[in-house]
Amino acid sequence: MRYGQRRVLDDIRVPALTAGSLTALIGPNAAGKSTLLRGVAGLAPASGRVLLDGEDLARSPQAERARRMAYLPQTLPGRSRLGVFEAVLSAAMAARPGRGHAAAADLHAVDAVLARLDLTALADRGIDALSGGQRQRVGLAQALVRDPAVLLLDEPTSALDLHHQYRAVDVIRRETRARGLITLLVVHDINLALRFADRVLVLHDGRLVADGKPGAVIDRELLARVYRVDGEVTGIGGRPTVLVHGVVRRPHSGAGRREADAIGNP
Ligand SMILES: Nc1ncnc2c1ncn2[C@@H]1O[C@H](COP(=O)(O)OP(=O)(O)OP(=O)(O)O)[C@@H](O)[C@H]1O
Repeated sequence: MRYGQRRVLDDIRVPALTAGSLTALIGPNAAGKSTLLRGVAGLAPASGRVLLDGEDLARSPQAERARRMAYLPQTLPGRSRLGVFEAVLSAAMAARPGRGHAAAADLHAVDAVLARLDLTALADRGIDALSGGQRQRVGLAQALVRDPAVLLLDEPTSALDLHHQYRAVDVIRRETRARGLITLLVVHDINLALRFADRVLVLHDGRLVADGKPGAVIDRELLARVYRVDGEVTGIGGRPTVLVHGVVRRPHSGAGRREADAIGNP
């Protein structure tokens, strides 16, 4: 994929993503994660194919693509005069065109997603009067309520506090499993990827450099080579956790702690 003359992604072949599984798309800044997601969503020029049940979504009409995919961009939802409930209900209705008015099932679906994302108390509040993290949760609620086959989420936790980060990714994983969604989640917090993802794809400099189960892919060597940190994956409380000792100033210089600058020490 290119922006003008600049090639941003090399020919990337993502082996089939499984329905009901959560795939985290990780990698450093400017690796090409958002570009890949936008390409899959049909929002950036891409020459490839996006196959769903044998049908090339990249070539299907925009309305059909919008019906089957929900895409949440990295930017927070814009300010709007709508109330929270109204905004999420409009997303549900937009995903099911041809239905004149909201059915009881639509209202129930909105109530349910608001509760899962801790938004019930804000249901009547105007979007304009929300904090950044609250607005981000409304955006996620809008994506989930569309009940798509493919869910594309670009850093949906970037503005969230710890409680809501874990709660949101847990909801994303539960919905993915319960509804058999194909979910691609861009996330910077590698511990969230380790904890929740069924699979990780690692992008680096526009190339897919690793693909597999999080525990198998994320290791000391990858942390040094791709993220330029001296870190290790330890089992804190029985859960794999990345612990960062320092930053590696020179790329590809190895993972040894002596070659890294320790950070956070007094
Ligand atoms: N609209 C654009 N026009 C030109 N270049 C762009 C555009 N959007 C992104 N790029 C460039 O494409 C490359 C990949 O950007 P992209 O946003 O896909 O990275 P990313 O992995 O999502 O990064 P981040 O983690 O910082 O969000 C970067 O070098 C960026 O500068």
